[in-house]
Amino acid sequence: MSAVREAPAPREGSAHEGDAVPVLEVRDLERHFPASGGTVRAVDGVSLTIGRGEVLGLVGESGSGKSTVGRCVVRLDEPTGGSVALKGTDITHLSRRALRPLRTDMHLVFQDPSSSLDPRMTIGQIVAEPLRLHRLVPRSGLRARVEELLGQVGLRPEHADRHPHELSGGQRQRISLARALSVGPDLLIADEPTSALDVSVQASVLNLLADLQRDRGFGCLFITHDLAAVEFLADRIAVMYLGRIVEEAPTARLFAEPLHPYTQALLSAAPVPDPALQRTRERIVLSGDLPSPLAPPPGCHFHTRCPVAVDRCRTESPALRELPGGRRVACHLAHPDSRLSGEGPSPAHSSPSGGTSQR
Ligand SMILES: Nc1ncnc2c1ncn2[C@@H]1O[C@H](COP(=O)(O)OP(=O)(O)OP(=O)(O)O)[C@@H](O)[C@H]1O
Repeated sequence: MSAVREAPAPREGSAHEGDAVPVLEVRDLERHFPASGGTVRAVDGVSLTIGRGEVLGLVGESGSGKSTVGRCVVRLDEPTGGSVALKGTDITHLSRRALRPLRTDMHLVFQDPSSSLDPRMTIGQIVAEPLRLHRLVPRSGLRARVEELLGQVGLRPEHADRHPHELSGGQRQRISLARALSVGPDLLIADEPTSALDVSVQASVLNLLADLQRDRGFGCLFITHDLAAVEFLADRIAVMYLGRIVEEAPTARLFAEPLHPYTQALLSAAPVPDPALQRTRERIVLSGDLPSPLAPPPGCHFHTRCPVAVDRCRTESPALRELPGGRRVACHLAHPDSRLSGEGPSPAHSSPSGGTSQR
């Protein structure tokens, strides 16, 4: 997608500003799936924090474990290790019944709105459902509240009488957002909320999400492949590779100075709006596919595709190190303010056999 709005001003109350309890705190999260050939380590020790009113972008290749993190956070999937705390309450092992009152505090918006909207219900019923379930509005006030919510997502009152199939993809995603807003969540998990939409409507839905997030001040875990979208929306970005976070940094910092070779490759593939700048950009093309989470490479998971890997990377798993400026990186060789220094070829001159090539 193209840039759609000026970058939002830093939000008040974001984490690292001394705000009290984070809206989300995930510690050492694991989701391992038993499989015939062993164990799929879909999420393998992920820790992340989201402050009130803060947007954390979660990026990485398909299959890196992003959606599984989101599903574990809202307990649509059961973590096999670690913990999830919502506003300071550990919800990792809460029963369904004990979780119910907390369902107004967090909400998940899916990639494909069609799969989450019951085709037999009217839009009015769909938007009213959480209001009814959580008894947030008296029955007599439901219709007015639904129309108000529809207005807030750019739809008209008469949309309440239609069914999901009568709406466009963009309108259906607006309905998902209206449903999410209805409960006034402190945390929204948005899993690829625009990727199933036509490119022409992606920007408007993303703008809407950004405006709502800023007005309502909810924390947001924004899961996406779209680097332009995450740059636009997120305060901080965490990069996942094969079930682990390999780098995390404030958004501008990550784009200006990615430290992990995987982040560097990911960003080098993102289109730049300025064609002149685009021509000067070196594209780092990673060879090979993401290895299977059933048999992740030993040592650093990324070493099989890394252009600068050294022997140590093949045997020793790098810890996610804290760096100044709110950054974290899991690479033996990455240091802020200095180039990567491995034995391998530099990214600019490496060949496909060395793990990367340039275009
Ligand atoms: N229920 C499951 N059983 C077994 N393996 C699973 C299950 N759910 C996910 N996985 C595996 O876990 C890994 C991570 O999947 P996940 O969907 O979280 O990745 P992702 O980064 O969100 O990918 P995408 O961007 O394509 O949605 C994949 O290898 C996937 O095949």
